[in-house]
Amino acid sequence: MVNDQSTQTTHAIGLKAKAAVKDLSFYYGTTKVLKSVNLPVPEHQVTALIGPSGCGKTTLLRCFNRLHDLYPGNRYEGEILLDGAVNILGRNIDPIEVRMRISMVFQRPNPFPKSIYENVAYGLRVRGEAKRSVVDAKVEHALRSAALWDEVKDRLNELAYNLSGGQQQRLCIARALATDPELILFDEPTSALDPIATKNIEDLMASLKEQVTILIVTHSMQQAARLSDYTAFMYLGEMVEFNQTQTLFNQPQHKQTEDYVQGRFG
Ligand SMILES: Nc1ncnc2c1ncn2[C@@H]1O[C@H](COP(=O)(O)OP(=O)(O)OP(=O)(O)O)[C@@H](O)[C@H]1O
Repeated sequence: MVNDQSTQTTHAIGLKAKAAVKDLSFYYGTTKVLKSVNLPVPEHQVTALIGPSGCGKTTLLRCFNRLHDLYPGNRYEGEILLDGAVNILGRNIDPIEVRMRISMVFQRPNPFPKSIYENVAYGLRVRGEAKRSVVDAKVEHALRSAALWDEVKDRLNELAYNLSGGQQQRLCIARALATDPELILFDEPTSALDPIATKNIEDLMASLKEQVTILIVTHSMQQAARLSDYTAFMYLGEMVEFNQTQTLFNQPQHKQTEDYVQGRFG
């Protein structure tokens, strides 16, 4: 359906695309679920992916950090360019390195069965960072950025499972931040949380975009409208429309987008 006009939209308002999806198709085995998708992800902005159940939002999100590589039979066509240069789907690119630059926070908090400290230090250890003072500093910085430090600084050696659901999700965000990623992917990060924990995570995302670029899948149009700068509407594996969030909700260019944002289907 649409478009490289999406790329032009961001260029028109002078924002750099941190990542750009170019003619991306994706297959689970022989089933094609993404169809020539194009999408810019503007740097230091929050971009929301919305659309009815099964339209391919999570599938698209998972392409960004090569999660589909973990299962045989999955196939990508097209490119996702990081900083306009590196195609992260390229065969010569190491998925582990991609996941250091592009980290992910999942729907349900999924801390490892380790201490609070070791959860955050995990990616640093994978990267080979052994110096205690460096790991300490990065763990503290990540926990502060995730607005969790004050709540956990005296219990860093406790098991992460002792934290509340909202705290566990902020811990997962701290874990995602610890390796200094450039882009963080959020897959419905608040769907398992109560309203107060949801608000904490939304406030956190608004503050995080100074350091990182954010791409979030959400089922909630209200959430997309509250916290994203840009929104992309998908339908049946196609990218129907991408625009500034206010424009997409108030002046959609496509009938399908209008019907969806007005709650006529989905
Ligand atoms: N592992 C898989 N193997 C085969 N098909 C899959 C797999 N995962 C998802 N699909 C199919 O791919 C399509 C897109 O699914 P996806 O989960 O990306 O949609 P979604 O928009 O994120 O949906 P939801 O909002 O319900 O989470 C659906 O038809 C789904 O059934």
